[in-house]
Order: sequence, then structure tokens, then C-alpha cells
Amino acid sequence: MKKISLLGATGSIGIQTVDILLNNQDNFQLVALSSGRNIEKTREIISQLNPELVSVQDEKDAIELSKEFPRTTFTFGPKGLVEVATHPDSTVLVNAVLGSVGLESTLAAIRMGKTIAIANKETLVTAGHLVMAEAKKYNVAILPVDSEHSAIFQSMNGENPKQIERLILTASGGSFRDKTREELKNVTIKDALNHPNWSMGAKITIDSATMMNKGLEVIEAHVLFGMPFEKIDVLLHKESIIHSLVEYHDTSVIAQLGTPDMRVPIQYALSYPERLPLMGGTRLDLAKIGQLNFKEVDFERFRALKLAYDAGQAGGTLLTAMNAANEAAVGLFLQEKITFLQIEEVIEQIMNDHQNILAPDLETILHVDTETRKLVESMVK
Ligand SMILES: NC(=O)C1=CN([C@@H]2O[C@H](COP(=O)(O)OP(=O)(O)OC[C@H]3O[C@@H](n4cnc5c(N)ncnc54)[C@H](OP(=O)(O)O)[C@@H]3O)[C@@H](O)[C@H]2O)C=CC1
Ligand SMILES: CC(=O)[C@@H](O)[C@H](O)COP(=O)(O)O
Ligand SMILES: [Mn+2]
Repeated sequence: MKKISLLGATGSIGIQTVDILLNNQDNFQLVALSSGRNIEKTREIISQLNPELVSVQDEKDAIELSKEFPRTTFTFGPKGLVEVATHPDSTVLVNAVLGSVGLESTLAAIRMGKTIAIANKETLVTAGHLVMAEAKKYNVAILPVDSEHSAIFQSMNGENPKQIERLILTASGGSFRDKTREELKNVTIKDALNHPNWSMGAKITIDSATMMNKGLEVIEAHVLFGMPFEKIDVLLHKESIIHSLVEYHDTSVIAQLGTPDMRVPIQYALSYPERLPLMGGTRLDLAKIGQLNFKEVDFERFRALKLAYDAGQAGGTLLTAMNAANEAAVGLFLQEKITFLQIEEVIEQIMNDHQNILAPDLETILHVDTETRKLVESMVK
């Protein structure tokens, strides 16, 4: 029985993780969870899985819930995320919280020796060097949940990593993949949230439309697999059936395929190195699909992806600044305070103005993150 802590239980990845836990109660037990402000969903999950510890974003909700569930301990805020991540009974942390707010709890869980199943890519982008150094020090496995990285991880299974020539991340192109830049000027939030293949949280769906999601994933791949940026490519593949590929030095290419369903990589990270049957999974029928499409990426069209490669190559706090600028700008877009194309304009301006600090410590990263968000807010006033 694996005992699990889950950050971000009420989100898109969190709810799918709960689904897996409910369907595999002989294998997994949820001991602690965090949520934000979706208290209705939090109640439902507590009733279903009876965790010992629950953290919510606001103190008033923790007080309210503790009256309703007297046998559960409640906590709140950033310290609550750390408490959930470091619950003494859990051996695995599923980090499905949104944004760089997941960084400190990830580091704390690593220091407690917990296996990390990580969906929270912003943590790896903003401070990948710290996360991987701590994981090495405490001999902790960081298992990818992001579909592309799970595909790469599965395609590397049993292979010699020194014989890898390059990693190829597939990209759907997002909601606006067939639009020109001119056509992007007047797109709406509703259009941007309409991803062709995946049903996901709002922030990642917008990231997918700007292709910053793929940029974050390029950096995530560099952090997780130690590949230089010149050996990480992005390939447009509009069907999201091939989840990513690994090319070896004998020219062989190994890929992982499947119908788009995030429960597959989530469950694999939980059951690794075993595989479990997927309850209600749809089998891939290639004959029915008939054909798969591929296209080269145009970096002029998808400028956010270029910005992410630039930040990755530079390293240091530029990564934190880029990530925080993106989180803040996407938030502003979702509040209708800036347009879709202004998201990348904001990120570019923040990156151009940033005084880069290489190999930053945690304090520096947290400072840059906070200051960048303030700067972005001031840019739209
Ligand atoms: N969705 C997907 O298919 C994929 C997601 N990812 C990554 O996984 C992560 C989660 O994505 P997704 O599930 O889509 O996001 P969602 O927005 O759907 O969910 C985010 C979760 O984090 C919680 N949360 C947000 N802000 C805070 C905060 N300040 N303090 C505490 N909790 C907070 C939310 O709580 P509440 O809702 O209760 O307020 C919710 O539980 C992201 O890093 C994303 O890039 C990666 C691959 C695929
Ligand atoms: C499901 C998942 O892993 C997302 O990150 C997905 O990759 C988004 O798709 P695109 O960014 O390729 O549109
Ligand atoms: Mn992905």
C-alpha cells in the first residue's frame, strides 16, 4: 500500500488523481491533501477518501471544515502546503498544485525522502537546479506526470541515457494553432480556453495556446533528463497521440502513444515501475485514426516558445522572471485586463529588463518571483 500526499486535489490533475485513488484502494491510500478555494469539491474528496490532514488556501475555510469533519485535521495557506507535502505517513507526494507556489513544499518533501510525482512544471522551471540537487542529495526519485515527460521517461526505460541523440516533444499547437498572428489580435478568453485535445485547468490551457506550455516543457525536460537545449526539439503534432519521442545514436526513435488521457501518466507515476489497468481507459485504434500529422514549429509565429528557449539557455533568475511574468500575465488575460498577444509582450519586456543572477539560492528565487509579479501588475495600471 503506497501512502499518498496530494497537492492541488481540486484541480484538473488533482481530480484525475483522486479518480485513480478511488479505483485502486488496495494499492493506494490518500493520507493528506491540499486544495485552494474550491471548498465544495474539497468536501466531496474528504468524504470519498477520508484523509488525515487537509490544507485549504484560507483560514476561514479551514475553521468551517473542521466543524464539519471533526476527525480530520485542517490547516491553511503556504505552510499548509508544506505540512501536507511532509505528512509523516506518506511516501509519495503528487504535486498537482498550480504555479511556483509549489516550490517550497516540493523541497520540503524531498528533504523528508518522499518520492515526488510532479505535474507542477512551474516549480521545475523556476528552480529546477535546486529541486534536482536536493533530489540527488536525499536520493529521491522525481517522476514526471506531464504527458510529454512521462512519454520520454517511458521511452528511456532500460536504455542507456548516454546513447540519446535528442528528445522530441510533441505539441498540439493549442487552441489557435491554425491562426496567423494577425488573427490572434482579437481572440477571446472563451476561444483560448477551447483546447482541441485536452481538458485542463485554465492557466495551462492558455499556456498551450501561446505555446509557453511547450516552452516550460522544454525547460522541464532539460531539468528532468539533463539534456542540453540544443538536443531538445519541438514537433507540431495536432492529434496528441504520440506524446513524445526519444532518438538514439543508432537513429532508432522510441515513442509512447495513447489516446489523450492524463490518467495514464498520473497512474504510471504512482504505480511505477509496475503498470495497472486503467479503469475506463480508451484503447488506441490507429486504423480508425488513419493518419497522424507533423509539422515544423515556426518560432516567429510561436514567440513564447522562443522566449522560453532563450531563458533556458541563459539560466539563472531569468527562468524565475519568465515564469512569474507568464503566470501573472496569464492571470491578467483571464481577468480581461490584457489581450492575448500582450501575454508574450509582457514576458518579453520583463526578460529584456531583467538583471540575471546565475545559480540563485531559494531566497533569491522567491524574491525575484514576488518582484516580477509586482512589476507585471504595475505595467497594466
Ligand atoms: N491539467 C492538465 O492536464 C495538466 C496539468 N499540468 C500541470 O499541473 C499543474 C496543475 O494544473 P491543473 O490541474 O490544470 O490546474 P488547475 O487550475 O485545474 O488546479 C490547480 C490546483 O491548485 C490549487 N491552487 C491554485 N492556487 C493555489 C494556491 N495559491 N494555494 C493552494 N492551492 C492552490 C487549486 O485549488 P482550487 O481549485 O481549490 O482553488 C487546484 O486544486 C500545473 O502546473 C500544470 O501546468 C501538467 C500537465 C497536464
Ligand atoms: C496534457 C499535457 O501534458 C499538456 O501539457 C498538454 O501537453 C498540452 O498540450 P499542448 O501544449 O501540446 O497543446
Ligand atoms: Mn504536457
